[in-house]
Amino acid sequence: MMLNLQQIRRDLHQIPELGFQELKTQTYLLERINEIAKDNVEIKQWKTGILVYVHGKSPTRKIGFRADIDGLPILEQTNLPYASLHEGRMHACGHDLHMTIALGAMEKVIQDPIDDDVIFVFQPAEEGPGGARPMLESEEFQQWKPDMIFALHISPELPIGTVSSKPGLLFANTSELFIDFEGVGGHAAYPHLTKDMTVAASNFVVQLQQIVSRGLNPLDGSVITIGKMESGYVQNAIAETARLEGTIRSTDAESIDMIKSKLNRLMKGFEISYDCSIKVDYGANYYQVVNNATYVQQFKDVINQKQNIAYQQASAAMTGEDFGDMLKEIPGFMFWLGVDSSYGLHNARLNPKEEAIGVGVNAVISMIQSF
Ligand SMILES: CC(=O)N[C@@H](CCC[C@H](N)C(=O)O)C(=O)O
Repeated sequence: MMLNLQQIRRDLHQIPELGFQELKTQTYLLERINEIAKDNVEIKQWKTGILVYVHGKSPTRKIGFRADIDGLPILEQTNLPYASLHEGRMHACGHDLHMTIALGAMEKVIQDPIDDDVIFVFQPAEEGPGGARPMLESEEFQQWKPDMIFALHISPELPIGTVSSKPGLLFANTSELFIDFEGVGGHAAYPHLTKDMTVAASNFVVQLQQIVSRGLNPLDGSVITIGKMESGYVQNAIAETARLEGTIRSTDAESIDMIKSKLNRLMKGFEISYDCSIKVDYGANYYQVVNNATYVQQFKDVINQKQNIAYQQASAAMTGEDFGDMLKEIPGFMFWLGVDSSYGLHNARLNPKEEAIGVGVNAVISMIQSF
C-alpha cells in the first residue's frame, strides 16, 4: 500500500481544528496509520494526539519524530479547490504538511525498519494552549519516551529542496498575553460620564511597545505583539470593556519575566489614570527551542550527501514552538523545510508548494536511517 501523500495533505488541509479539538484530524490520521500498520507497529492515543511505535530489528534506542496537528483561528483566503471546510479555521502554519510528512516517513520505516525503534508523535495544540508539555508528562508518552527527538517546520521564505537549521537557539521563549479592561460605558455624546475603555486600551497598546524599546537592553532580542483588539458594540456608544490579545517573545527566559513585571506596573498606572480595572492572563508559555549541536551536525552531514536537497545555516527566529518543552528534556533538534510561498506563516493566503512533501519525507527518513 502506498499512501497518496498529496491527497492526504489536501484532506487534512480541509479539516483544520484548534488545539485539543482535533477529533476529525485524529480519526483521519488513525485511518491512514491503520492502513499501513503491520505487526511491528503499536498505536496509542493521548487526548487528541497519537503515538505510533515502530519496532526496529535490533533496537538499542528509540528515535522520535514529532508532528504538530492543530490549525489556527484564521479565515482562509487562498481560493484553493481544497481550501478549509471549517469556516474561520485554517492550516496557516503548515501543520497539514507536517502530519503528511510524518505519515510518509512512517510508511517507509514500517516497510523497511531500521535497527532502532522509531516513535512518531502526533502532538495537539502547538498554536495554543500548548500540547507538548502535557503530552511529554503523560504516562503514554513516558512509557515510550524517545532517547532523541526531532521535528520540522515549514518555511515559506526558503525555496523547495532546501532545509535549514542551526545548533543552539533556533526559536524564542514565548508567553501569550490576554488583557481585559473594565470601565464605564455610556452615550457617545457624554464622555465625561464614562470611563472609555477603547481609549484606555488603545493607549495601552502604544505604551506597551516602550517596554521593549526603553525598558530592556537593546542587545537582548524581545518583541511584544498585540494581534487582536476588541471593544464596544456600536458606533455611538462608549465602550465599557476592551480586550487585548497578544504574545511576548524573547531570546532569553529572563527578559520574558522582566517584561511581565514592567507590564504589571504599567497596568497599575493605567488603572489609576483611567479609573478602571485591568486584568492580565499570561496564557501558555513555551520554552525556547535549543538544538543539540551533535544532532544538527549529523543532519547536516546526511543532507549534504543528498543530490537533491540543500542545507542552509539558519538564524534564530522569534517564532515560538512548544517543541522547545520537549527539547528541554530530550536531546534533539528542529529544522526548517522550504515550501516557497509568497505569503508567510499565519497569513490567510499561505500556500506551500506541495513538492516540499517529498523533500520533507526524504530528509526525515534519511535522518532516521542514519542512526
Ligand atoms: C511556529 C509558530 O508559528 N508557532 C506559534 C506558537 C504560538 C505560541 C503562543 N500561542 C503564542 O502566541 O505565544 C508562534 O506564533 O510563533
